[in-house]
Amino acid sequence: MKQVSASKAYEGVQHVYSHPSEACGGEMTFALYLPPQAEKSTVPLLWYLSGLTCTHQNVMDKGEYRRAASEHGVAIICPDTSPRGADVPDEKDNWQFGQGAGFYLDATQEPFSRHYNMRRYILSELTDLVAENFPVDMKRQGIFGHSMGGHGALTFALRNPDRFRSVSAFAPIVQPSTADWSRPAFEKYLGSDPANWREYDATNLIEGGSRISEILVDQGTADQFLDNGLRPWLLRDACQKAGIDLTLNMREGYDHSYNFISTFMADHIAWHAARLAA
Ligand SMILES: N[C@@H](CCC(=O)N[C@@H](CSC=O)C(=O)NCC(=O)O)C(=O)O
Repeated sequence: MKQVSASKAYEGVQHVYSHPSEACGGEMTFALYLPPQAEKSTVPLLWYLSGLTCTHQNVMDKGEYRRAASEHGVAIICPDTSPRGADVPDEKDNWQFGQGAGFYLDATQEPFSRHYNMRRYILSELTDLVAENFPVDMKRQGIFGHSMGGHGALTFALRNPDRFRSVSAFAPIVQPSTADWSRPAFEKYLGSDPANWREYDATNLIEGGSRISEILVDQGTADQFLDNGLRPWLLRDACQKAGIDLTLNMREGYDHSYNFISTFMADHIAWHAARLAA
């Protein structure tokens, strides 16, 4: 593992590291903010999964998470959204597929399966690396994310309820198997049988019996992707039927951008921190 940068912020340190990844078949980069409390003891670990077109850097630059992370004593890790490199299959003119669009799944189809294994990368490889090298308490993990990253956070939490104590999302893709911008990617990564997509679809998982106790979602009403890509009402209906306590905040006039995310970032971190307290 190589340190790319380290910079003091709110008495903690914003780190960026890179490391070779077996799951992604190349070098990967992640950001990790350690709050000042991490100098004296282990701290809870909150995963932030970013959306389409992002690297680890977008939320670092625009998410405004460090003040709240420092106040609450929570470490925040921000992985990249896909494998990277010249040898990684890509569609350069398609922002909804390939590099920057890993959809937090393990691809089964050639030529993508060699590199596009973001689920295994995050849940196993990066998890082990972070647990071994940093003062984080792996018994106190939460997860959140935006859009494609909200999809990742919801599906990871639904499939691993013993691992993630808390889950929230900003404008998540709640049913990627039927949404305009994810269905074509699922077909390319996972093949044409929709039965193989269900484990990567939050509403399908809930309908299939996966359970977590509660979810927090914030969604802007002026989000340009609301009706075709996001459709939070599908998650609301699934949670109602399943008895999952969903708090869905429809935020008047907010769009899909980091201006929306940064506005509600501190609320989400406080929400997680309350659930990750010792
Ligand atoms: N390039 C696209 C817009 C892409 C976009 O809005 N990406 C979002 C995530 S969308 C769902 O996963 C994002 O987070 N972008 C990064 C940022 O820094 O804003 C277009 O041109 O429409």
